[in-house]
Amino acid sequence: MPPRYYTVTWDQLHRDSKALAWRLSETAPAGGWLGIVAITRGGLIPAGIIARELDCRVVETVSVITYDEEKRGEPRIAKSPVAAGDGAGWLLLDDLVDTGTTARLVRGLLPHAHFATIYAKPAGRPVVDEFVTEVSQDTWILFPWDTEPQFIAPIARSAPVK
Ligand SMILES: O=P(O)(O)OC[C@H]1O[C@H](OP(=O)(O)OP(=O)(O)O)[C@H](O)[C@@H]1O
Ligand SMILES: Nc1nc2[nH]cnc2c(=O)[nH]1
Ligand SMILES: [Mg+2]
Repeated sequence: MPPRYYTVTWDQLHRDSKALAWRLSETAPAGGWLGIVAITRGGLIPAGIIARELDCRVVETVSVITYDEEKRGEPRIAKSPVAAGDGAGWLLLDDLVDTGTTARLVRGLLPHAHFATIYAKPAGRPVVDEFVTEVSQDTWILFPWDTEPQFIAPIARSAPVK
């Protein structure tokens, strides 16, 4: 079976990131989040949008390599966070949680961070504290940076439907 795709546009990603920012503004500790840790690379764009909304100037990164395109490999940490301690008071952000492999690895580094993603699949859902939209496990999310507009033939020129 070919994978089912869920295509996310820049506009939708911006809206969904802002929806998450609204929630995170309500769950922030007194005095606000100490900073954001973005899980590179997918977490970088949502982290930039959310940092702007929450007026958060401190943005850290943790780099995990898990996938080569749609193929999952053994996850490894290519760069650890430097300033986030055990994560207490910090916001940990990624674009999505799928199997939860990446999330579990990073949780091990920052056990007290508040972990949020924009999208979640059922297997990874329990590993994060919050997310905006759930998609089914057999769906592959296509982000705007994964795609580009291209020519599609008019319906009249495609094969007749029987
Ligand atoms: O829950 P999991 O099964 O671990 O999958 C989720 C992770 O997979 C993607 O990252 P990817 O490893 O493709 O790297 P990238 O963010 O650098 O594109 C996505 O950005 C998440 O970080
Ligand atoms: N772009 C993208 N990367 C992923 N990594 C793990 N699952 C996904 C997914 O659904 N979409
Ligand atoms: Mg990622």
